[in-house]
Amino acid sequence: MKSTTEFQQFKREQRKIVMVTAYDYPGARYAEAAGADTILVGDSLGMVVLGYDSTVPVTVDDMVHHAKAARRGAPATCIVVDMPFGSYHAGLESTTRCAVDMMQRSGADALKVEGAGEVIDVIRRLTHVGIPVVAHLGLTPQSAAVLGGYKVQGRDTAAAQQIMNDALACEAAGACALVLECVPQQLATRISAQLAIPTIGIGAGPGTDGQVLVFHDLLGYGSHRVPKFVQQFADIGTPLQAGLAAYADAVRSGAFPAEAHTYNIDDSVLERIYGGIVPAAS
Ligand SMILES: Nc1nc(=O)c2c([nH]1)NC[C@@H]1CN(c3ccc(C(=O)N[C@@H](CCC(=O)O)C(=O)O)cc3)CN21
Ligand SMILES: CC(C)C(=O)C(=O)O
Ligand SMILES: [Mg+2]
Repeated sequence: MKSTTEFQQFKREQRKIVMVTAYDYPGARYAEAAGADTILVGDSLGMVVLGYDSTVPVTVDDMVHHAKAARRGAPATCIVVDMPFGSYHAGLESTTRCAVDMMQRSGADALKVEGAGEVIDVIRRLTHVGIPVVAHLGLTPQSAAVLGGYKVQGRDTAAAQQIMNDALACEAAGACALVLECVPQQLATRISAQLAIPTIGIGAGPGTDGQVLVFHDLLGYGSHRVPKFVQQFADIGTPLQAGLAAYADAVRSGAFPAEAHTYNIDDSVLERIYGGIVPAAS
């Protein structure tokens, strides 16, 4: 899909929304060619691409840098970009400026923000400005230090009720879709039934209106620990490692480069320069 207005269309037609993260030109090209409905340039790039152990160090410039590359790779796909840690909490003025800057520089179709509470005002304001906003509830990784780690959310009555109320508030504030991360499937299914906007689950079971997974997790790319909710649909890490090892072997043995990878000069030219003999290094 090209625009976030199609999110609702998909839900009405009960077509599952396929979202996948991508962080660069080739990744986004593969995602678009595979027919993903939408691409998320997630701040998870801090972990799977940049090697940090959380999403906290990721900056607005990091997000814009990767989103621009993803946009070039997927010109015809709706791209959602995460607003990174701290970039939407310093007041509505500063948040608006930051979001406008991200939209103008990155080529994003929508921005995603985590949480409810004061973030409800952010969703309302940005939507009013003309920026489609995807909400994100349940496990909100930018708050992992407050939540006590990457843990399933909404397991007890009060927490489940809170997430349901927050979801309704996100919709009322104008969110165009809602990511539900690491919540019990029964809660995710119930929220999906209550909302008119589509839900996109990650670790939220089969009852959401769509699914999202991290590119590197589903392809076995990288050596990071993978959460329980991930299915690995391919293992690109093994052939990738083997390819690099084969290259190293070939260089060391002299098997690479072969004649086919090599440029030659005409014999007559060689004759004129060197008298036909390449001089030994002095
Ligand atoms: N590679 C990667 N994949 C992701 O899905 C992802 C990121 N990074 N970084 C940002 C957030 C963090 N995420 C995570 C990371 C770990 C767990 C995890 O290990 N969860 C436990 C659940 C523990 C419990 O039962 O409460 C698990 O065993 O899956 C969950 C979500 C999801 N996002
Ligand atoms: C896990 C998804 C929903 C995300 O926010 C990310 O990739 O950053
Ligand atoms: Mg994220």
